[in-house]
Amino acid sequence: MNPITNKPYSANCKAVRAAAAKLPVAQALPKLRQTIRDNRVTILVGETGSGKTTQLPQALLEEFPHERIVLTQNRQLAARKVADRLAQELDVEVGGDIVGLKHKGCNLTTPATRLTVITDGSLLMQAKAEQNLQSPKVVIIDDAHEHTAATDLILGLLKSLTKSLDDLKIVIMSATIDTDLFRQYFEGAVVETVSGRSYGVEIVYLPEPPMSEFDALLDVIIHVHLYEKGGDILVFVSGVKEALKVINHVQAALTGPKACMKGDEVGPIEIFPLYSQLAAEKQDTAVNSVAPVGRTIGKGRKIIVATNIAETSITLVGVTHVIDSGRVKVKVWDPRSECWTLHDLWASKDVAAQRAGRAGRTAPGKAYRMATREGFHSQLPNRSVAGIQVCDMIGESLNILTMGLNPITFPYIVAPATETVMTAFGILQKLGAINPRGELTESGKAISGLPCSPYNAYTVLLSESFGCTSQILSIVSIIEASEGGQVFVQPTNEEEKKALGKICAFFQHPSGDHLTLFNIYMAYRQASLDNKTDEFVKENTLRKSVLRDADNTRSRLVGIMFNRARNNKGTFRSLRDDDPMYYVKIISALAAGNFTRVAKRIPNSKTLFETVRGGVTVTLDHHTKLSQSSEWVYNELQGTKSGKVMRLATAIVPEQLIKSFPVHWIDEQFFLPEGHIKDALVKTIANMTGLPEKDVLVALPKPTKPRDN
Ligand SMILES: Nc1ncnc2c1ncn2[C@@H]1O[C@H](COP(=O)(O)OP(=O)(O)OP(=O)(O)O)[C@@H](O)[C@H]1O
Repeated sequence: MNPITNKPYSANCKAVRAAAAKLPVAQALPKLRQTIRDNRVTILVGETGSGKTTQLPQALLEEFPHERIVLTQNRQLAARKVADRLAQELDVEVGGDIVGLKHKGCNLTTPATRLTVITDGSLLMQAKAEQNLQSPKVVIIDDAHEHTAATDLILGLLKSLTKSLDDLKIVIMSATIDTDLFRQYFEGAVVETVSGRSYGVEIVYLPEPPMSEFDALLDVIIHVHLYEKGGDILVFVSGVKEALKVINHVQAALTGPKACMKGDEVGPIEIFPLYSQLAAEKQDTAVNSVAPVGRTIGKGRKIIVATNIAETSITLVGVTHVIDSGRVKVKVWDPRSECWTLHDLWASKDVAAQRAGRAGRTAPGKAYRMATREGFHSQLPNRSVAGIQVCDMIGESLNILTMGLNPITFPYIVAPATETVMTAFGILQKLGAINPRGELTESGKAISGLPCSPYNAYTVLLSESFGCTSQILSIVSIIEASEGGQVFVQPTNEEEKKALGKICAFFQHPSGDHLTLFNIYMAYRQASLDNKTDEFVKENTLRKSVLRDADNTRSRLVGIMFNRARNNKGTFRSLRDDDPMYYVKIISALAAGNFTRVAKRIPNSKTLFETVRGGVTVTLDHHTKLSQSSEWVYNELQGTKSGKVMRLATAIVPEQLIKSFPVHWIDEQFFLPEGHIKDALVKTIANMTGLPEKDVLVALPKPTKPRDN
């Protein structure tokens, strides 16, 4: 009898449960239940595949029969798969009163759901909304070793709650956790260890350092497919581009005209990419599809080429071989230039252990590392850098403040750099989100309540006074969903590149990237009204999942902004199509929202601009097409190998820039150092006011104090 549902188990469920009962963690469950009941914080360390994620939450459902439990996951795919597996083992459906699932854009819970699998980001949003985490009684943080910024903020919140919420139970789980760090952090925490895993994993290193890491990776994939017995192959690479490149080369080597051995000689292959920007259905296809069957020699092989999306928590049934490139992409914020840079780095040993742990889950496995044994131990850092140490702390500080805590005194498990927090405070103050005392303002609360970045949220709020909220919501939504404008499917050859060039030119708006994205999104919405989204997306090689995400984000934003208007805190207005100032108003609203991210062309330069804040030299992205006469732009910066690039840039004439936020720009020219930016601002203000240039500084009102909303 199922004690959770009070019904007999189905036959399928019985088989799954019988297998689960043999997992290493099963023996330890009675003791774990007792430890968790008797202590506030329990740290559970057990090898990958030992059964922590799938077994412990079920045991706690029995141990705390009337309480709510949440289980965090760091990625949506893992959350979906873990919820599916838990529901399967409990013989229920996801979305009922027993097992729920929550992540951005998905809420499959009922008011009575007992166990919710939730992404760390969504749990943080919930904590913000509730001001704390009072509703669940047991919070299980899975894969805490990853130190995502969201997980670390939840840990800080939990640490501060342990003092006031007596009956809150916290469980921290991982295979590769730094137990000392966590034990010191949660005073009195009890550490429980479970040894053993489902099946063994043999680790294989390269015999000598490779001449080319990419060629070595291809060689190993092909070698494993041709000569190794066993099941499917899971390859880890650092990013989407790398995954597509590997897929192209493996396909050419095994199935192309120059393939050494083909099809039935070696067993057919089916090869799938797996990364977070891929639509959920495509991710599920990669995970669930079964290896193809060859005509003469039976089973072929499935190869999944994944980013770190498949690194933790999930079980990919059939995978016996992991091939790990040893690389990761890490987005690092530089508070001085206020710029993100994507670095391709060696992964940590932690990451390598997690990746290897994806083999040996449903059968014995092998994990190949693209380094020699010595290289692996000497080159790879032991642990990954915590997310909080490489993020910009702008949204994070706002989240902490919204939870009623202080970003300076917050009990971080790993502290961010002071300079980063100070820069974030400066930016939040400029956006009017905090006052000079560092306290959250009314407008800060509104910014924090919108499901987008603080800059975009600020722009949305400002759009009310430009009468273009509806249009700005569309632009912000597509920017958020596309992580800064990645709307097209990556071309894989010259022909596709050319075709994409033509498509881009078709949607191009002369003002720049924001309105180009707006054109694309509006055309998609029209296609959606005509029931032609599939054709539209295919013809224009657009990423459908991004456009659907944009719809999702927009609906949520529309709901919030309508409520705001109804409560008389704002106005929801849409520009009429025949408004003669249609684009001027949109561009002005965007310029007002991005006033801290403006750059001016360096005199006589074709490609170089200088940022107003910080005086950083930057170039236009090669996608951005602006006329040579565009002097001023607002943008988002990204560091690349060849320097700092403006990822999304839109041109604005200086008069419009000043009109969009006069208080700021009139203040700004007092403080700017001598140079072309100050000269141009003074000249424009003189033209606009009729004052002689020499009088602009003295005749205009003295700078206003920073706003204290
Ligand atoms: N969807 C699934 N299909 C088949 N077997 C599964 C599935 N999910 C889990 N299992 C089995 O249960 C075992 C334990 O999985 P579980 O995720 O609970 O381990 P874990 O200790 O949390 O691992 P990790 O530290 O890697 O997250 C797996 O090794 C596998 O044998």
